[in-house]
Amino acid sequence: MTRDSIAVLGAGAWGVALANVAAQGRERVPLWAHEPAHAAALARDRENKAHLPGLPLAQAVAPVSDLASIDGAEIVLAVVPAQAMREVARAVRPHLAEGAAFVICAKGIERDRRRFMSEVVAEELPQARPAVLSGPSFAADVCRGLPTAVTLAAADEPLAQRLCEALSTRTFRLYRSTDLLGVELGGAAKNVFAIAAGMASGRRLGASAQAALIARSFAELTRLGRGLGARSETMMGLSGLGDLVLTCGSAQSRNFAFGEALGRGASAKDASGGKLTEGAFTAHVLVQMARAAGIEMPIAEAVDAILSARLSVDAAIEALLMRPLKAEG
Ligand SMILES: NC(=O)C1=CN([C@@H]2O[C@H](COP(=O)(O)OP(=O)(O)OC[C@H]3O[C@@H](n4cnc5c(N)ncnc54)[C@H](OP(=O)(O)O)[C@@H]3O)[C@@H](O)[C@H]2O)C=CC1
Ligand SMILES: O=C(CO)COP(=O)(O)O
Repeated sequence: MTRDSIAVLGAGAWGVALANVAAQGRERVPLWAHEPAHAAALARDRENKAHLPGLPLAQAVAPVSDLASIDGAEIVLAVVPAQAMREVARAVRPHLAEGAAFVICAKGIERDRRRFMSEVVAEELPQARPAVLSGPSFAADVCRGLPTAVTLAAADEPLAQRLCEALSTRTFRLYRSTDLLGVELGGAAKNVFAIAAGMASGRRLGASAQAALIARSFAELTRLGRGLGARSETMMGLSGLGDLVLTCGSAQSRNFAFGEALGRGASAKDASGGKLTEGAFTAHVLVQMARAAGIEMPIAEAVDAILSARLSVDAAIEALLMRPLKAEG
């Protein structure tokens, strides 16, 4: 049986990890980098020294910088930062085959136009069949072949099944879903909550506070999910609770580490250490979406207020603790 051809857009940590997954059982997987110099360095070094040092590219991965290299791919994995998704999708339009699967692997919400990634793709790539891959998965773990399970959602269930079959390996296990919105919402929101969890850690609030923060973040996620029409099973699954627990509980997460640095007193400008922290871009738009839907998200609101310098970390903690007592839910 011939396997679906796969191309990967975005050659950062997650793009490399997914290209390595796709390379299993395939002869060639184009990995597109937007900077020709970056593609050349990847081809020379056979690793991404900046984002995933020490973890080599699989032999079948072919770094490229021209989008024509993805012509004819049956499955395209879009692994660029969320705020770059529209620009990349627009550039890809002349190269994407009619009916090709376009799998969104970024975790974020478009800040300027307040759009989910699937909406961006629907607007820019009408010929694509959109899907979302999301769940608890650090790129380095996947590259090392450690066991990982994520969710793959497409509105069309047979497509979701086909994509799960095309991408699953012995150690990278995909579960299918048709709840596209629920899956992308979990991936985008957990980054914001991970910043809050990191701040609590940086302020040394203790393990009990960490657990409370995760549970209350999950309550916010499920409230918003319900309000926007996502399924509760999705919120309970890998892309919801699973990724929330991973990202809020590990300094390996860039979002958590960013929050931790803020909690220790670093400025928002310095805290990321130059790394991509999607939650910092998503916090404000997430809060705007929640407000528009009449849904309370005090933890996400606190992160947004801190990032926009309207509140200090200590004042935010105080405000969260002093909220009126209420029934759990
Ligand atoms: N790392 C992980 O473990 C996981 C990441 N994700 C998600 O995947 C997405 C990508 O993250 P990740 O790969 O880790 O991030 P990295 O910072 O490792 O890489 C981002 C890549 O995108 C490139 N890039 C930046 N701007 C553009 C642009 N305008 N057009 C095209 N490419 C661009 C960067 O190139 P350059 O360096 O040249 O600027 C870089 O190669 C994020 O949404 C993240 O949340 C999801 C699951 C796991
Ligand atoms: O999405 C991730 C794990 O599932 C990676 O998280 P960070 O972007 O916070 O590193």
